[in-house]
Amino acid sequence: MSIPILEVCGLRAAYGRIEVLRGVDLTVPKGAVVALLGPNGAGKSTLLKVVSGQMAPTDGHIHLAGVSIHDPDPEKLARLGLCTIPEGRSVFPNLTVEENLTLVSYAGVPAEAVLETAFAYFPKLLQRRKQLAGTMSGGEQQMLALSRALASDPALLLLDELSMGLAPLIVEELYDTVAQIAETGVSILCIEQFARTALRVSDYAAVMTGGRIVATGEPAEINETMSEVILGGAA
Ligand SMILES: Nc1ncnc2c1ncn2[C@@H]1O[C@H](COP(=O)(O)OP(=O)(O)OP(=O)(O)O)[C@@H](O)[C@H]1O
Repeated sequence: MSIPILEVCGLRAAYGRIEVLRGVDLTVPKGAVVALLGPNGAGKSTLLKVVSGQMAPTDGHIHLAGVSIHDPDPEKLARLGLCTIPEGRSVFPNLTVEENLTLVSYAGVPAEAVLETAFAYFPKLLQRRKQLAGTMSGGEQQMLALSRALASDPALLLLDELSMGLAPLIVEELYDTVAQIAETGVSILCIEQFARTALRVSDYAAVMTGGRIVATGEPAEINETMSEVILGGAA
């Protein structure tokens, strides 16, 4: 079996005295899509913050691509192929689509190649090439955020609520693209309120409550056993 792209063991983290991650164990196999599900306040976003180096853990281990990460530092994590799309719109609103995509030079990838990939996944962005990102719809902004993430040629993408504030149909479209991205070999860990949509494109799911992973399995198993916890009101 190959080394998992991400392995988290006994991870703990706190906001002040309040412990929010209480011994998280989670594995993302290479090339897999893993949906991280669970009720509000379970600690899902906090887990992504710790794994992406935005928040320090108080205990536990993180291995990324087989490398032990003692002190998660965003730059080192990026060099190992980690890319995060945080909750909310992570584009530069006052720059055009093209500027958003070409502002940073990604590991020597020519700007034209970055644009070509983005427009191949999202032809709508080609039509909007010269438009200010902040004037586009929420769905188009998330397309741009995904395209910017792809420009860094990630090994592991962390997606926090891609669907935030979007209509169900747009969410379905975005996740169709997430599935296409995964087919190219990119591993993906996604938090999603639209649990059924996320499960549709996932290889595995993990359910988190109270700062711990309480179930993991293939989508069908999770669907059957954990439906009350995770599918409650969400589509
Ligand atoms: N910056 C913060 N300071 C203090 N407490 C926080 C902070 N961010 C989150 N929390 C608390 O930590 C707990 C876990 O929050 P987190 O956002 O990780 O959960 P979540 O599973 O992602 O839920 P949601 O879907 O509501 O974002 C919650 O009780 C939340 O109130």
